[in-house]
Amino acid sequence: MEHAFKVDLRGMIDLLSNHLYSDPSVFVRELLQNGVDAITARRAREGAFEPAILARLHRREGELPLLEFRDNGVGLTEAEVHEFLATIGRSSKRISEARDTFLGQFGIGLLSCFMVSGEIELVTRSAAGGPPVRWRAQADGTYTLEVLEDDGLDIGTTVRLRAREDTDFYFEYGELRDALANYGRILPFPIHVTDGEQYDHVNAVLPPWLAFAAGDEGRREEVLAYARAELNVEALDVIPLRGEEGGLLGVALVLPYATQRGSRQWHSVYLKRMLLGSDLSNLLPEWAFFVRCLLNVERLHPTASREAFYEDDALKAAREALGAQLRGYIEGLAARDPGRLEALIALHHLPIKALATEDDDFFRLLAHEFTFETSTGRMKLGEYAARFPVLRMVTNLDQFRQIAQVASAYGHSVINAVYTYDVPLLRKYASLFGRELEEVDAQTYALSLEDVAAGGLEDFTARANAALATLGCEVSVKRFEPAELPALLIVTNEQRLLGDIEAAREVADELFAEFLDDYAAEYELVRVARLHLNLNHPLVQDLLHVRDEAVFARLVQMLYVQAHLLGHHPMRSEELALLSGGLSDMMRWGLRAAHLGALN
Ligand SMILES: Nc1ncnc2c1ncn2[C@@H]1O[C@H](COP(=O)(O)OP(=O)(O)OP(=O)(O)O)[C@@H](O)[C@H]1O
Repeated sequence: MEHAFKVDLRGMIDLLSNHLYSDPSVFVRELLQNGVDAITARRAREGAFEPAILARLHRREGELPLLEFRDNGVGLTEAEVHEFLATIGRSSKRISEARDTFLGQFGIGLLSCFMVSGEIELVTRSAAGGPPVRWRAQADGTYTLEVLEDDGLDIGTTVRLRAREDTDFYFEYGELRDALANYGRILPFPIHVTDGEQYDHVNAVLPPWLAFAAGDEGRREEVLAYARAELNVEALDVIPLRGEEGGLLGVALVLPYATQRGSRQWHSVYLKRMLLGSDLSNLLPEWAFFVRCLLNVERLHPTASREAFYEDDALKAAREALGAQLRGYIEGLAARDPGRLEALIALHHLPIKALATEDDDFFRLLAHEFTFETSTGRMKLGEYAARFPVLRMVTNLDQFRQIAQVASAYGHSVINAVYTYDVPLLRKYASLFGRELEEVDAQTYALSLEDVAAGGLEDFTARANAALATLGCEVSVKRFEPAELPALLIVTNEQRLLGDIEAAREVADELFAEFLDDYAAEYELVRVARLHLNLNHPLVQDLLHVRDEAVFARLVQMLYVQAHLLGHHPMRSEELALLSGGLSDMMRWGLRAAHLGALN
């Protein structure tokens, strides 16, 4: 046996009116939408006429406020009231041939009025003829319908809502005016509001971005001024957005501050010129977080709450079209205004890089533009790749500093890849553009320096090692470029850590010092740092001939300290003591030499 569903009307109305929409103020939107649709329907039927929408507030002492919302649209006959108004889920618009021209389609919007009022009263007169009727609906799902005297009432519909104690707020003049302006700012029919004393035509002036988007590019400054005054956005630029897909028309304002990826962006999205909402992030590609959009769409499908779009093919196509235009803007910048593009990337670099690591197309677009610090200066990746066949990266800042000193002398340039996303970006670059990527570290890099044949230098090396014995540093003699660099100190990560621990130990209290000692013990085995003396340097060549052991030791120690400083290694107390002792000796020797010179 077949049974029909039963519907608990009270529950249904409660569900639709109180739980579908996120905010009671949407009743203004639903009223406005019905008024606009009714005018559209009357136009289709009669041709041109003077459309009008008026919201009139009555606020009297001792009474709850009353709103009368009037449109001079197509109206409803008695039969249509039963069929469309009083049948939940039935909409005249969905069954109309011109359904695409209407804003509504679900047949539930009017129920949102129950969020702010216990009763909906609607007086209407149809353009199709017949007497006017009054429909009064209660939130418990009952209604009455009364046929009125034909006393010359104009064609159109008036909805009357009386506020409840708790919804008074939505019936304040300023509140109502702002809500109407918010939803109806770009609607093509005049919308008026009054409370008897105050009066506003809320959409008297069209915002300039519409005309700009439609091709009037001369209004760019006006759009920027509008963004500043109305949206509080000091936009860096404005990008027109147009597209057949969905019938898109609007602008993207380039934000002047860095945004977090994934952070919700506020956009104003209008559907058939009526504001749909501001949290419509699914209309834009995920990476479009650096813009704020003002956008009208004609042919996308809203959800029943009208607070989002359906995720369908039309939305996908529109999103792609918008993405293509934002990409186009970035490409255009790269070609005609690289300075601006650089500033854009610098401002939004973290989210842009984050996205580039995941999205190959976006990466391709910007790959050559990413700027890195290299041992040959700050450089765009594209420029680096054009100059150096192998991408050499260092992932540790200390190592970068050590290698940077010698790399360029060998015609190399190393990329400082120590910041977030650097390594994945370089990997992607290498794989997408077929380049060799090599991770270098200071130790292996030092191995490539040319070893000097040990013959005859063992004694020299042993004496130099003795001079640095207390410092945990071994000496080797090599030849390398640049010849102006007398010595290169290479310290591995563990050794650096040990250095840091020792530096901390010197200022630590007893308990903490003990802890640091234990910690340091684990690294005892790798204590040796390496000082590479450069035999290409005249000073090192002269050093081979110094016989005075005290002078020899001092000179080696000073080379060590100098290499320490050049490599940006932290100075421990040992190095500081060497520096000060060494300087005193140098001064003493200098003075003595000067003195001897004077005597001669
Ligand atoms: N101001 C009006 N003038 C003429 N007809 C109206 C008016 N308001 C409502 N109606 C009729 O009542 C029906 C139901 O309206 P309701 O607002 O509940 O839903 P809808 O506008 O059809 O769809 P949606 O739920 O998407 O808003 C409409 O389809 C229309 O036929």
